[in-house]
Amino acid sequence: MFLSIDVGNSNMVFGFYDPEQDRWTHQLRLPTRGDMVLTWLEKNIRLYMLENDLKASQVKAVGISCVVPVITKPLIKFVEAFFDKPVHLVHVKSQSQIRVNTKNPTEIGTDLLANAEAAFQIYQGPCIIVDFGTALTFSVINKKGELLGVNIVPGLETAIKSLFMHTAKLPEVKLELPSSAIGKDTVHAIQAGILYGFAGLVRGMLSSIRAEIPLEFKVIATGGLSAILTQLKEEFDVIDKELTLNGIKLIAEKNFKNNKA
Ligand SMILES: Nc1ncnc2c1ncn2[C@@H]1O[C@H](COP(=O)(O)OP(=O)(O)O)[C@@H](O)[C@H]1O
Ligand SMILES: CC(C)(COP(=O)(O)O)[C@@H](O)C(=O)NCCC(=O)O
Ligand SMILES: [K+]
Repeated sequence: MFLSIDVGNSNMVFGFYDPEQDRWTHQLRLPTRGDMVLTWLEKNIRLYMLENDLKASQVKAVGISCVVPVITKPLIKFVEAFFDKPVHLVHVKSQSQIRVNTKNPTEIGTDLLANAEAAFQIYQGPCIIVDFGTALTFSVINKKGELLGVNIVPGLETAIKSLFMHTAKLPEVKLELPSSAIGKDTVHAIQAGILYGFAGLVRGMLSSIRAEIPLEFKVIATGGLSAILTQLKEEFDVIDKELTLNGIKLIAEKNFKNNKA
């Protein structure tokens, strides 16, 4: 089995890939905490593996993407001790099919690198990846596999939390699509604003990107909230929630192979 670990700002996902079944058979999702205690992590992983009849010895290699720097080192240390297998941390210098063509390539989130690698290898050709995580990001890749740039917007939950935190009277609402765009009470007003508003934002961003670069882009949506905006179905060629896990695996495997040779 291959283990991909995707540490985002809201969740850490531990994806177990079985090469015989050619799929991610198990995914453990834990909340991301900057003050994470390693004994807590170990307890959760042990329990999950026990419940799912997974053994540490079945994991042959590990790939990690982490966009929360305080977690990176302790996580690698833990994974190395727990699995005792090769570990690759995705970084901008990892060998991959993607070339980052931006001003400061080292700034780029490694989850976005992983997304780009998976999208380019699996779906091929020019693509735009829309990742609905804590942040909502758009990554633009041309047909040569150059990552031309990224847009970053607050994610849907982040926008809802931000309204709640920065106002006296607005409640924290559930992410549910109301039946009409015009809000009839405060909760409805926020839900309509976020869900109809973000659908417009995504359409607008895609159209601005296409206006700047008129390529036949495939649009790939990913991230925890990628299926929430049901109005956007037509805009996406595919919703692939495993894109980041796949990208981490593809990059890690390429780097293990080339380092052995
Ligand atoms: N399987 C899921 N079902 C419903 N909501 C989810 C799921 N996974 C994540 N979410 C929600 O989607 C948001 C973004 O999550 P995620 O894509 O994991 O973000 P990040 O990568 O930034 O940690 C979070 O608010 C999270 O609670
Ligand atoms: C843009 C992100 C915050 C997205 O993280 P996520 O929503 O997956 O938690 C992350 O990729 C990041 O910290 N990037 C660094 C800045 C950049 O990519 O340019
Ligand atoms: K992510």
